[in-house]
Amino acid sequence: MNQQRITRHLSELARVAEATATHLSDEVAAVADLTLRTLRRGGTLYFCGNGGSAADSQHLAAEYVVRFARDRRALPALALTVDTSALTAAANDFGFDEIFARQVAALGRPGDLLFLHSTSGRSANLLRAAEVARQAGLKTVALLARDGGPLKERVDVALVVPTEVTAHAQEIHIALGHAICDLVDEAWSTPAPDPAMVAALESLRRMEKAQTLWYRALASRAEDEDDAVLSERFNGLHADEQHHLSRITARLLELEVETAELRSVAAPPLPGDDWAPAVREREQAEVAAYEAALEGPLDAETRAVLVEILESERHHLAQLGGKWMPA
Ligand SMILES: O=C(CO)[C@@H](O)[C@H](O)[C@H](O)[C@H](O)COP(=O)(O)O
Ligand SMILES: [Zn+2]
Repeated sequence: MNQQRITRHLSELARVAEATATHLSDEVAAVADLTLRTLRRGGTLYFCGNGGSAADSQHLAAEYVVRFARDRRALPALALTVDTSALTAAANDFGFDEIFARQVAALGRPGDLLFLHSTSGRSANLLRAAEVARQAGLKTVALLARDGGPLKERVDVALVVPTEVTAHAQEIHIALGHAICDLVDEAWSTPAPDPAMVAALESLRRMEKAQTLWYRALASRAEDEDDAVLSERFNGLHADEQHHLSRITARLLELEVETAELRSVAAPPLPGDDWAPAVREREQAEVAAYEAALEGPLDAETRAVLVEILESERHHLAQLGGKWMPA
């Protein structure tokens, strides 16, 4: 009899776990991604919940601060369920609904991430915490169940576990918390790219951005002057430089590096009608910049990208024309 109840509990948990894997894996991966991006940018993870979910909050924060399955650097995470002085003062002075919201207001910074665990999605203190987090510029993720409750609508991402049973919701929440930790750990065990390489790539991006603006301005000037041949030539160069910029940007994104804003890069001054020496000079500078970058520390894939771009830049220099990029 007893065994039957136990088996039924576990079988039902397995069924909920299967359904969660089927329906929520993509969202969970997206949350792991968001968690990783938050940490890489220097953000902090916060966790909150009531009862069993308070325990989940502490449990998961500890995985980040200490470790999950592998050694890696200490990561900033805090459960908002642990400071009895803050919790009792907030409850006593402002009301129980404020116990997490007050701490979010005190500690949360834009770019931080708040996890809210709730089996009902109806706990007033979590609804308030989500509201204050949003006002303070934090991202919010809720781990929920049933219909998700009103909390579902008040967070950036809601992971709604398909079960009506509180215990199973909590059991799956902790499993999802572990799965997210595991993905973060794995990403963290691949070494961060060399900062010197990242700086070199960012400097090449700025140079390419200036080139794209310059050639676009030259192409439109040629169009204004009804010189179709010349405008085609500058458009070809513009297309190549744009492609170079995209490839370097894509490489940085592959390396999970936040790329720098290029809005401040201005178009260099345009040459007079005798444009060829100016184009040659700038292309020469590009060739030299890529050659210098290839002398620096690069991983093999980044090197391969820069070698291809350098080849295209050498064509630009020799031909003063574009469309030399391998597809
Ligand atoms: O652990 C359990 C039930 O398994 C309880 O302590 C449970 O967490 C508490 O009733 C919470 O207050 C429920 O809050 P919520 O999940 O509805 O937000
Ligand atoms: Zn070029």
